[in-house]
Amino acid sequence: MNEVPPPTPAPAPKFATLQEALTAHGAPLDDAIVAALDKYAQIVWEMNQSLNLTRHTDYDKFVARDVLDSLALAGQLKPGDEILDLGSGGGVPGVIIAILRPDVQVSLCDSVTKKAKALEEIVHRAGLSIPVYHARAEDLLEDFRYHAIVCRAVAPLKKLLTWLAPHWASFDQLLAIKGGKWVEERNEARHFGLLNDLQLRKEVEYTTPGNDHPSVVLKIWPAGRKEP
Ligand SMILES: C[S@@+](CC[C@H](N)C(=O)[O-])C[C@H]1O[C@@H](n2cnc3c(N)ncnc32)[C@H](O)[C@@H]1O
Repeated sequence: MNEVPPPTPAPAPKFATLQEALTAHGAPLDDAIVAALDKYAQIVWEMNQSLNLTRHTDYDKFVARDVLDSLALAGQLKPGDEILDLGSGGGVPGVIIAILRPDVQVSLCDSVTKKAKALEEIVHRAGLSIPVYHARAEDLLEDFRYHAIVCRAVAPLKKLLTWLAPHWASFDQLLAIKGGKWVEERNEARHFGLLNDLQLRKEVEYTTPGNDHPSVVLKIWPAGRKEP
């Protein structure tokens, strides 16, 4: 009878601590912030065993995929800003921004019940005070006003701008994290006239490990208004 080979052990994680991973990625942070981010990551990883919230399972990927994007967005916010994370999923970028920038008031929303419930649990277990709405962002904008809508990996610009078009009175700017295809997305939105009355500027460009193309933070605001 053939012998069954023993299972290959999982490779050891690249970094033993979150601070080590942050430092290796050029983004060391204060110990209190690192502790809060670590708590969030542990909660998401634990909940991920039964829910599909993230595909990362170690500090290296958490920093490379989620923290670097959230830091890029967080750098665009002013003290006191009230922001809505459109389509938070497992809490990126909203929960991470709330930890990085306690001077900013973050709200989260997700249109899918399972995701909104998971977000409520994450926020509760992480000891954070962040409103979570089980709703489409467009519907929330009927009742609430924000300085900025932030979002990552929710929809192409054409879709986002179509959803948000009737609601510009309810927010000052859209700050969207986009990957290498952002120029195509912008051109498509332009082609459909969705940028006719808006200004769009690439505010930040940065590279993340494992991605051939840089990521960007796009800032979009109404053309007739003072730049936020
Ligand atoms: C691919 S996930 C991305 C989650 C997270 N932003 C991230 O980057 O990891 C997109 C999420 O947006 C939610 N979503 C899509 N359209 C939405 C809308 N109009 N309002 C609120 N949530 C929405 C989906 O339910 C899903 O959880």
